[in-house]
Amino acid sequence: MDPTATTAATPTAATPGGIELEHVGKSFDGGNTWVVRDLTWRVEPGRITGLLGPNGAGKTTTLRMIAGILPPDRGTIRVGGVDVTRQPLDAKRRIGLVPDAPALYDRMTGAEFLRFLADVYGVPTAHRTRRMEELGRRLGIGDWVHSPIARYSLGLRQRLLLVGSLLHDPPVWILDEPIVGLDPEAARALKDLMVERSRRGGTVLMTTHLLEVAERLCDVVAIMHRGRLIAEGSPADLRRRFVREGGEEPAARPAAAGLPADAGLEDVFLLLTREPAPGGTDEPGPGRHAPGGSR
Ligand SMILES: Nc1ncnc2c1ncn2[C@@H]1O[C@H](COP(=O)(O)OP(=O)(O)OP(=O)(O)O)[C@@H](O)[C@H]1O
Repeated sequence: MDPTATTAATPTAATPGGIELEHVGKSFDGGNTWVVRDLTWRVEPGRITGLLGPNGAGKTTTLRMIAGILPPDRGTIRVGGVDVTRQPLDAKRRIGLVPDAPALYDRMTGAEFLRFLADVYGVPTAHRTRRMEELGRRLGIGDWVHSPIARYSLGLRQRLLLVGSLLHDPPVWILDEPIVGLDPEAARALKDLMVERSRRGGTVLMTTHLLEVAERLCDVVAIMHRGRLIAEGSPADLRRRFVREGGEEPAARPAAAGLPADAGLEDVFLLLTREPAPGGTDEPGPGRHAPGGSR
């Protein structure tokens, strides 16, 4: 069996809240190079999933396609069983998105921005006020909510986006580098929210370059390299596959030098992404791509 293959189930039945990608491909130059290549992947509800990868691996492109911001050139994406291309509004309602480079309306106050989002998502007035207060308190926005966004610091903008992304209580929460810019207290509040939502059965999908955070926080991590998923599993699983335990070669990679016993996710990540991505062609290959399947 392929050592880096995922144990994730073949995406078939629609999973409430889950995300399914089948043979998804994206090219920005008319098909000469593929930024995301034949990606078949299932993100399960009830877990925090971390999508990791070097700069330019295709993580943000993948999240944007899932969120319906960017159309895939190939393949299908379903969110909670709803096809993102065919039923874009239905799919978007299920998603709370925290983008990496957001455009905020600087002249609005935080409260105006949040009310605007609540309108877009059709959150009832009484409900929105309670959610704004509760989430604002947890993420420490305080009285800033009444100030124009132009005066916000980077971290405060990020807190506002986090609150806005959860106003409609979406089953799927997608976060692109959400911790960047947050101070330790806000970062902790964010992590607590992620854990709570996943324990309640929500789907939480985040990208991060903070591998120590991913190792502690994520139930599952998927490593993307040059548009493909090359490994997926719990951080402990990945360590077990690649770390030399008790003098044994790691079962997963007999040909590779086993990592030392104290190696962590960062070492596994660097080992895997140092090498060329499998199937180094610019054409997306036929058939289902199991992460790491062509290694
Ligand atoms: N709109 C676009 N037009 C052309 N190329 C793009 C566009 N968006 C992304 N790319 C290219 O696609 C590749 C993947 O980019 P993407 O932003 O998905 O990577 P990433 O894994 O999120 O990287 P990072 O960790 O740096 O954020 C990069 O080579 C990038 O330059």
